[in-house]
Amino acid sequence: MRQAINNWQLDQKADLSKQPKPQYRSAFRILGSYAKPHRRTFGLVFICTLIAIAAELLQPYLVKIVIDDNLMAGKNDYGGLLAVSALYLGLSLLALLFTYLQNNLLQYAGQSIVARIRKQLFQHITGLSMSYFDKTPSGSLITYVSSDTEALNQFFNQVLLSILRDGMTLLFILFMMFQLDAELGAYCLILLPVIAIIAAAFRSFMRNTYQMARTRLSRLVAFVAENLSGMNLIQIFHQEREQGKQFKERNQSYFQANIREIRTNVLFNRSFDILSNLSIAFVTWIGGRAVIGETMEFGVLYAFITYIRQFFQPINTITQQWNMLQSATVAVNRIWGIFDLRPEVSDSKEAGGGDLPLEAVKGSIDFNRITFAYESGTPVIKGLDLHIGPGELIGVVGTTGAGKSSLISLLCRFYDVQEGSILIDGHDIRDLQQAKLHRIVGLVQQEPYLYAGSIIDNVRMFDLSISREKVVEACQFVGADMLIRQMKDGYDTRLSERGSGLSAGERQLLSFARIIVFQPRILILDEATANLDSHTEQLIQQALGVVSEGRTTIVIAHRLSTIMQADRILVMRHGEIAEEGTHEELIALQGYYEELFSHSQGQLGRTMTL
Ligand SMILES: Nc1ncnc2c1ncn2[C@@H]1O[C@H](COP(=O)(O)OP(=O)(O)OP(=O)(O)O)[C@@H](O)[C@H]1O
Repeated sequence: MRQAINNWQLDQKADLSKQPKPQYRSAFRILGSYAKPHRRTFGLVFICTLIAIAAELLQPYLVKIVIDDNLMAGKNDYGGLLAVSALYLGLSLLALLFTYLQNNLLQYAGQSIVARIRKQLFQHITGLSMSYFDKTPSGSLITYVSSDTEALNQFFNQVLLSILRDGMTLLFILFMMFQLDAELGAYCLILLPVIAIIAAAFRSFMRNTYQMARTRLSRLVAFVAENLSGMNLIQIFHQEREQGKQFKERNQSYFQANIREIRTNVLFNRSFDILSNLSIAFVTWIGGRAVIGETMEFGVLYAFITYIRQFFQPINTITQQWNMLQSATVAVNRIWGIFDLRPEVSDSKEAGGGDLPLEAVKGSIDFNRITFAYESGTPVIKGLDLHIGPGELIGVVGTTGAGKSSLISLLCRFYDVQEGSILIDGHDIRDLQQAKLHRIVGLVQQEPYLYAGSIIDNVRMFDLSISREKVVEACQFVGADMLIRQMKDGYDTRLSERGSGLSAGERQLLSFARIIVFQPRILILDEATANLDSHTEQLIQQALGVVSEGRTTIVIAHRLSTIMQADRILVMRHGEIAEEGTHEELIALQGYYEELFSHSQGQLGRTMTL
């Protein structure tokens, strides 16, 4: 929950309106390297486009031949007419076939590239250190993985297609115009600077409206994502109305940006239509006079007018793609900004731990005068010195914010210490491969995370090398077997995301079974029994008694009853160990622990009286 609120606050602070400047060269170089393996496909796409465009643009020329060489020449050749009509139809079918092929090939290559980038991005993000997730709003991460890769998708779907197809169409039309009548073609060339001026004038306006719409959409998505993850908080604090109001504001501002974008587009399209009609009128006037003066054939004028009609469409489409090209470039730059991030915690080159085979781990832990701060200057753990023997059961208690969970995060190497070192069996954990470390140290947290999938897969964490029998055994061990068997599909019952169909206690039982399956040498329970009812807690306590046998176990608990049997209890305060000893020793000490204990006894008494 704290993470959700943290993310929500970060999202609020994040200035989404600040769009990075697109860097076209690097973006194209990157996309080029991804496109390289598909160069044969792109070659085929080029050939298909060429054939499709040629087939399409030869059609007006065929009509010109019929008009000038048959009808106007007074031949009235029915056979010739039929042959040209058949050829016209044939060209249409050819254009259709090759457009289809071109589209499919380009989509296939484009989609493969985007799917590859999306997969690599997700893998890269999951490999980043916890400190990155502390600082990055989850809304931004969703944007990277969904919207930015979607922008790349559109690049291949629309931008590249348009540049290829419309660019080639434009060149082909110009060629045909000059073939038909060089003088009239030259007149039409005068139009190009006018078109360029209009397009340039609209470009920055369209870019602004487009970016505004995108920014507002990102805000809306981030807002919805955070609201969904913190829904229970919203309902508990009856914030539905307030959140609804905020949503309405964001929704309205996105609506307005969309309307503005649509208006700009309509204005741009209509300007082009006017320019197109003006050109047709101009060509009709000049060409018509030439036809009357018999310096031009009628068919040439017909073909010319048809080409000039088709001339504006590709220019319009290419200009429209500008925004998409820009946002794809920004997306590529942003995605590669993430790829450039190196995890703060990473396996060192020498990391191997080959000399620490899993089976030989005894489980001693040494925290050697460690200091750690999430934000430099404000250490949450200060010069802590703690040595835990193999197989010891350690209980950790302390005030809220004392640094208990941080200590565990350091042992799991979610973060690295700034001073001192942490050793397992004498090996600095920074010299161990993280994968190995996480097989040695097993962590059960207060909020167990379950994935969308079957119960069996959740317990064995999708590791198919772990047999069904082993999973069932682990579930029997923690007392979850009965419960699972009562479910509709037993062990194959599918859980929804985060296991939301189960109670907190049931989710916790499954996460206990998960830990048992993986048999870590060091077991950590961070407030793991806080959500359980007393019956389930008893089940877990019994299981824990057996699991912790011969295994180093650290139990963080607010409820003292959970850790009273520990070999040693640590009392933490302000990032330091304030008291240390067995339950009896600490009671005799008459310190903070004794105070906590008397308090809990008092509460127990009161509960019993009630
Ligand atoms: N990701 C984080 N980024 C910045 N500060 C953090 C982060 N996590 C914890 N802290 C801060 O570090 C300090 C120690 O937190 P920690 O969670 O270790 O305490 P704790 O003893 O486990 O508390 P609790 O019993 O409430 O779980 C607190 O002041 C907390 O606000």
